[in-house]
Amino acid sequence: MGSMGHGGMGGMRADRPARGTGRGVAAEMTAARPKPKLRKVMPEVWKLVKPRIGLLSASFAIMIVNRASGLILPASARYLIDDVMKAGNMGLLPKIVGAVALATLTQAATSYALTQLLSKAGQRLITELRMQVQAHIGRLPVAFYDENRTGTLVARIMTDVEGVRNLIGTGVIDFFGGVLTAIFAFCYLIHLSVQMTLVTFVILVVFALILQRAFKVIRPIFRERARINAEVTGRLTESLGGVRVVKGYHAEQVEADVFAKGAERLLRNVISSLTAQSLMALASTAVLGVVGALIMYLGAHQHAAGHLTEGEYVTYVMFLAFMIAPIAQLVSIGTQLTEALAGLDRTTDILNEPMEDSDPERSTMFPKIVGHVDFDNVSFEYEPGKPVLHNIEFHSAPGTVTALVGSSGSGKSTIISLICGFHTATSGSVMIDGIDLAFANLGSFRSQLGVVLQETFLFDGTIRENILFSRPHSTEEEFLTAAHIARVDEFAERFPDGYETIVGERGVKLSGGQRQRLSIARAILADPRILILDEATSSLDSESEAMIQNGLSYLMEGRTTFVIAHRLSTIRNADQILVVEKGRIVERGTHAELYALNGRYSELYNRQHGLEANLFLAPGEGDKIEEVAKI
Ligand SMILES: Nc1ncnc2c1ncn2[C@@H]1O[C@H](COP(=O)(O)OP(=O)(O)OP(=O)(O)O)[C@@H](O)[C@H]1O
Repeated sequence: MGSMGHGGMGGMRADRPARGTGRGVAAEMTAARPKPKLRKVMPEVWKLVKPRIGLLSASFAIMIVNRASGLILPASARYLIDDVMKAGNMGLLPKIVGAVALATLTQAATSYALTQLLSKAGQRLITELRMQVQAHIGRLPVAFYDENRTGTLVARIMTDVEGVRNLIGTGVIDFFGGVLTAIFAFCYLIHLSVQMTLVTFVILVVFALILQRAFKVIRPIFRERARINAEVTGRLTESLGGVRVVKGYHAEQVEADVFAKGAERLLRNVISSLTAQSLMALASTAVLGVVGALIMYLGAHQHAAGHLTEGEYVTYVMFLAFMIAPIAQLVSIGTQLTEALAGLDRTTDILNEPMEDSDPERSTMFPKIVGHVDFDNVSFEYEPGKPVLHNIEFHSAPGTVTALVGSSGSGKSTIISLICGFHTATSGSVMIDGIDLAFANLGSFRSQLGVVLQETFLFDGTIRENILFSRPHSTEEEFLTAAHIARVDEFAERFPDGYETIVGERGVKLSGGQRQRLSIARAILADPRILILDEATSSLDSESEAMIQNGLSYLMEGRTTFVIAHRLSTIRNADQILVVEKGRIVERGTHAELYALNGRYSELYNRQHGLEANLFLAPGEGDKIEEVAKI
């Protein structure tokens, strides 16, 4: 139905693939990815680490103190048992107790310092990166949005970035800390008993190899889980957002079935990983049991042979735990780090997507626009080989109204997209005041462009915020004037909170006419030089209609306006009407000229005239109304 109403301009045809930037990333982003290539990610990691090198070095030093002080307690057990308890050297006791107490306090203090330093730095990093990724995504071309689902992009900004914390935060320090403790402990174990250590070591190495294999199985399951999750969440968001359509078609059951399938896929995924995880837990317990039993056996023999004192045995067992724990931890930290690298890899891909204005060719800045718009033999294709517009030629003079009419899918929205610079002509050029839009800085152009769509895009915020959105720094007077001209004041001032009334999901629901008045106020405030209007295909009652017309007439005054027109009044008053069919302009002129031609335009016009008082609908849409009328 509506030409550009589906989810605002950015979301125009989000369901269809588009030409241009973003294609490669889109395909890759949804697929489960292989391990990130270290060579590619490392420079990115370095970029994150470099500004924090001081902090990381300090944390590293603190971590060494922390781990070393953790070893004092098990090391002193040997002296407590052998020298104090057995040999009765009570003079040593205060020293041991003092050393243990001091070491434990040091350990506590350094742990606290580490968390304070690193966790906070990690969180700060996430915030910075999130802001960076969001700002970047916001500046990517519309074609990128055509190719990527909103849910996936949200995941890129919120979830992927979260994982990166592990690279800077405690993850990496824990990793090195674990390695260090294990090496420390291993040396001490060798020092106590070479035989026992070698036996345990062989068992542990074999176990680690098995674990590594198990992780190879589990990791893809985890990756797949993230993918399923994004898909299910994406669909869920869409079906909740489109609840009116779902209910209108009584499709609740269809949606429930789609969701059930997704939820079950998720369940199967979780169950398969749970099986693997519990098998791993079983194996670890079994291995620990075997190692424990072996150590007892060997320890008793060595004690009997006079190679090992009781104290040394106890210390040995404690140190063994100190070696095994970090190894087990390493495995999980390793997974976290891999995930973090994969996340960073995806984040980097997005940050490498060229922004709309980053092309060095887009250097021409627009001065104040006068309002000449020319299509110079413009052809356009979204997908290579499938042309949508053919040799479009027209000129719109400053301050005039150009109405686009034609049947559904004929290319009206595409022409508008080209005027907005959302897409670039495949051949020919779109000129604004003689500047080719393909070489222009889009920021300088769009700051002078205004759009009023039939599906008004309202944020979850106050009426004031929604109007000021186009020019946040306007004065109160400018704001009130715009609200008055668009006749927003008439309804806004009736709410107890006036312009501070929250509209949208959390607040007051506005009628279709009120929403349109709000978006007209927004456009008036923006004071654009070029204006795009997408007229509603549904008729409003005559009172709302009149109010909107007043605001629109003011808004169109003196600006070059393009209307995807549905109101007969707009079409009759337009300076030029372009009749678009199958991507070509088949007729052009004023209403009187075109009507006299007795061609396509008059056919469309006559067909609708008797049907609806002031609506000019595409043939398909008109048919629907006729059918309804018959019922
Ligand atoms: N992002 C896209 N990717 C691929 N093809 C597209 C895309 N957007 C539109 N098209 C195709 O381009 C053609 C013109 O579409 P366009 O939206 O410009 O028509 P329209 O005249 O505005 O139609 P309507 O009045 O129904 O909104 C259609 O055949 C459509 O399928």
